Amino acid sequence: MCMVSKSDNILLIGFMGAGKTTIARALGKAAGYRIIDLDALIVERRGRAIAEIFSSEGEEAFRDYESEALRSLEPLSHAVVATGGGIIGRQENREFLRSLGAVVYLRASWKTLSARLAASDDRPLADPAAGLEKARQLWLRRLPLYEQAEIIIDTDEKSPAEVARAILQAIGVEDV
Ligand SMILES: Nc1ncnc2c1ncn2[C@@H]1O[C@H](COP(=O)(O)OP(=O)(O)O)[C@@H](O)[C@H]1O
Ligand SMILES: O=C(O)C1=C[C@@H](OP(=O)(O)O)[C@@H](O)[C@H](O)C1
Ligand SMILES: [Mg+2]
Repeated sequence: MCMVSKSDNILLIGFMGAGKTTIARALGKAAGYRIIDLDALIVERRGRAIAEIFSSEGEEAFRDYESEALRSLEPLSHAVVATGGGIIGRQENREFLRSLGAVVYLRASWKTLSARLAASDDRPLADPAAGLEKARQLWLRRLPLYEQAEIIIDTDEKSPAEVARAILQAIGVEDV
């Protein structure tokens, strides 16, 4: 088991719709961690929605903002961070995440992910109006990168509270 002290950080990774934003909130509240959502931080700092950044500046600009937002978190303590699904695309980000604390991959099946993505229209790389095949290909390409995480939690059959509990158990923090 990987033992992480309570003062360390938890970094949530996984594909769009896996529950990173939701679980960060549940975990933060349950365990008293500071809750940080990188997408929300980018939106706040840029003053525009993610979809607007993609459409007016392009994906590379968004990736630069994302890497910048990640780096700006340091020093960080006792926090749970919800990343965006594409953060693992850059090796520098993967290394930086590892340096911050326990990297936790929220794993979900394509069935679960696609049902969630079909019900939302605010993700430029998973637009249900255009069909989700491109998103499925992206998911397949990213899987090996997500699987580099030190902790993997299967989430399909779990409620957000159950996922939060499973994370605490996996990192060796007493349930609270
Ligand atoms: N464990 C879960 N069980 C049921 N629904 C979930 C679970 N985790 C997330 N959801 C739902 O799935 C959708 C996507 O979750 P979200 O937290 O935005 O994912 P992400 O940040 O990984 O893209 C939301 O509607 C959320 O309520
Ligand atoms: O996977 C991706 O490339 C993205 C995931 C999104 O975050 P969520 O994973 O929280 O949906 C957001 O960062 C942006 O739309 C790009
Ligand atoms: Mg999110």
